[in-house]
Amino acid sequence: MSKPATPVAPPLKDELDIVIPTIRNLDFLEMWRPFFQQYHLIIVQDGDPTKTINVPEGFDYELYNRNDINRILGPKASCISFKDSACRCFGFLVSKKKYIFTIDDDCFVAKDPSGKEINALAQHIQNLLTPSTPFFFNTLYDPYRDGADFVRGYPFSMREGAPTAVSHGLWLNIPDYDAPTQLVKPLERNTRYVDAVLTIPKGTLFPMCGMNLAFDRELIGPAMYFGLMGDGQPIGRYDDMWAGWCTKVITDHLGLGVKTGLPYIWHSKASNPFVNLKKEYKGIYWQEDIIPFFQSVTLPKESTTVQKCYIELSKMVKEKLGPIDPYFTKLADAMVTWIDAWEEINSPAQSAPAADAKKDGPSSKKK
Ligand SMILES: O=c1ccn([C@@H]2O[C@H](COP(=O)(O)OP(=O)(O)O[C@H]3O[C@@H](CO)[C@H](O)[C@H]3O)[C@@H](O)[C@H]2O)c(=O)[nH]1
Ligand SMILES: [Mn+2]
Repeated sequence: MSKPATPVAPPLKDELDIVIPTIRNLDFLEMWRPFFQQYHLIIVQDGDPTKTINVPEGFDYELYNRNDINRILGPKASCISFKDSACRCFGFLVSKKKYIFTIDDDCFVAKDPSGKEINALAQHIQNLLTPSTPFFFNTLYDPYRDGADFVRGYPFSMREGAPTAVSHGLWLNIPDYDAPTQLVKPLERNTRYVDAVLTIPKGTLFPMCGMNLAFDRELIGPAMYFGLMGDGQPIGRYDDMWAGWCTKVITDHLGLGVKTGLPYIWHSKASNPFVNLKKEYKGIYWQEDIIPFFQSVTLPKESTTVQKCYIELSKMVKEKLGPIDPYFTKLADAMVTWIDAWEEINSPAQSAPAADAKKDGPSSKKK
């Protein structure tokens, strides 16, 4: 069985959008300019829509604030979080590209051990364009990488691998720790550069962080709903986790792969652990029930699309997690609203109201 050669990843500049949630000016883009300038940016401005967000010159972008979200989605805007980075999923909704890369505005270009600047976007593209190995673990890590291969005993019938849906990157400097860990280890910095990309095995969940993440929007986009957080919600900093758990059970069901590891970014800002604790604390004990729920999920074989899987999942969330707290009933409903919004914005015969609203486009853009 011939193994696909490791392609030199093409830039995909017309097939990928970069989605940035922000409450700040986007000066961080200056450091990314060599890697990002040829790509279209979708900036989701959170918080006060009257605030002006400065985007450095020379970038091609569209910027949406809360007024735009409300105008475009109408009542369905209720599923998009406000005053939380979860708002980024609006960018996933309105993009028209096959691939998405999302990054936080306090994430900068990191250097590998040789001192070379890491083109995180190119590595994500490489991860997404090469297969995953969710069904049988390759002990020499990514077999599709130059200088590596499948090891002895790896079934040849499985060496084609599976399509890769998600590429989960990591962080040097400030690691993505929860608040209790941040409080106990305030000075800990991640200095360990591990030169590896791993497929997360089928049947295994993982804590997906949204700050350095890429995915194939056509393969898994509708599952990338960053759950209801922020203003008016009892929980925060679990938006990306929720999306990751929903995504993983669906990629497992559909035979798709999720990778984690390279690329690294340099995470520069430690958010306030006390503020984070207030956001996270319910999640810290709720997740002791949430994880067994996701581990028990079996999706019907008739669920052959991400949308169908997601709707089935929302029913299970309402039934199994609803008794824990009314929040999960609200979240299950928001999951359905998200899919309705996805269909409205992305279906070929876009409904009139959405088409009109979209026609007005974002608050600001630069071509
Ligand atoms: O209300 C808000 C707050 C922030 N943003 C934007 O979202 C990202 C992340 O903001 P920040 O870096 O301040 O948050 P972190 O504590 O580092 O957490 C992020 O990292 C992950 C969890 O560890 C997850 O991605 C985030 O929770 C920035 O771009 C802010 O500008 C916002 O849109 N709304
Ligand atoms: Mn941050």
